[in-house]
Amino acid sequence: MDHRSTVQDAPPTSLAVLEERARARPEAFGRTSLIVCESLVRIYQSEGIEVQALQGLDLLVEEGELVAVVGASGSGKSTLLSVLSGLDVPTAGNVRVAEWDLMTMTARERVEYRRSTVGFVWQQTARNLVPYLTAKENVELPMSLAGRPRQQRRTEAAALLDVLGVAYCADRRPGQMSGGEQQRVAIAVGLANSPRVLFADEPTGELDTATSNDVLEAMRSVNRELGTTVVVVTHDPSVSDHVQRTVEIRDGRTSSEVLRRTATRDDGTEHEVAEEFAVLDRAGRIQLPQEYRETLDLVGRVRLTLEQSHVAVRRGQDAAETDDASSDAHRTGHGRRAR
Ligand SMILES: Nc1ncnc2c1ncn2[C@@H]1O[C@H](COP(=O)(O)OP(=O)(O)OP(=O)(O)O)[C@@H](O)[C@H]1O
Repeated sequence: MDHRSTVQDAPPTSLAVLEERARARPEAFGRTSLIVCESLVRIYQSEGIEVQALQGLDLLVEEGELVAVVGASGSGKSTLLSVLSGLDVPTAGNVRVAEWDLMTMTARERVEYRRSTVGFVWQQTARNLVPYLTAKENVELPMSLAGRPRQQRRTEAAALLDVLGVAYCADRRPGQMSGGEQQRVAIAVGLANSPRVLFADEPTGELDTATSNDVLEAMRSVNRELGTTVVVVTHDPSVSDHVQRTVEIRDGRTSSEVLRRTATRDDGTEHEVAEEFAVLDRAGRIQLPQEYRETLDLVGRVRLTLEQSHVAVRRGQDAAETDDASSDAHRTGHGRRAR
């Protein structure tokens, strides 16, 4: 279809044109997602110095997903989790969890959100469990705060401890349990009031590798058996072995994702495949991995060219490459310096 003639022929304000434009408008970002972070910015002021902990972060999580958020120390993981758990408000952007708009919530709504919609597991076991209560009393505590009847509390606390594989710890206090057992009981506490999302901040940070694996597998079974959406924040890259999707944050933005799926070989046997993707944000930006930049000495201005099936990024400085890039640009009709 000749686009120019359509535009010229149509009366600019006709109802038909407006209706067509409205139909063609893309759906709102993350309209059907359970968690939506759009261009999130969080700036801290510390002793007169500004720290940009989140720098325009975009993230969507669908209902029922099990997602790990990884990143180096200082990349902004804990800041993101503080925002999502309703403890902190971003400087700019949009953030929604289920029907809650976390930018505009009142203090009272914040309390209700934290009680009804989200559960937490923190790195420090002391923050998760009351030391003088048994495992089952710890799980029942948030249920009684929510005003649930005694018998129901008992039955559901026992069922949760069972799903987490720590039913045998029901009558033990935290001091009588191992670190891994305490974290699994902490997951049960986080799930006590059937939240839509369970957030875990470095839940395996104080555990050895074998125990960490048990705790991550416990999160996986919670996700599978109870259908709870789970977001685990960690600096441990091995977490991606346990989840379908790992999002990496770099410099306060989502930079790459690893997706795992089960593939079938020609002989019919199944195997796990992990694929890494760079994330293109809403403004069209991607982060080039540091090793790519270093290997090709990409600094400052670079050349972007649109090829038949991909976009190429080259050094902008060399005359030879400049010639190459211009001929590519002529071939495809595009070619520009990246800003
Ligand atoms: N309350 C605060 N005041 C000032 N700066 C802060 C504050 N909280 C975090 N920051 C800074 O924001 C940046 C991101 O911190 P954040 O704790 O979110 O990173 P992280 O990825 O969770 O790191 P870690 O893995 O070490 O916990 C860091 O530079 C940090 O120093």
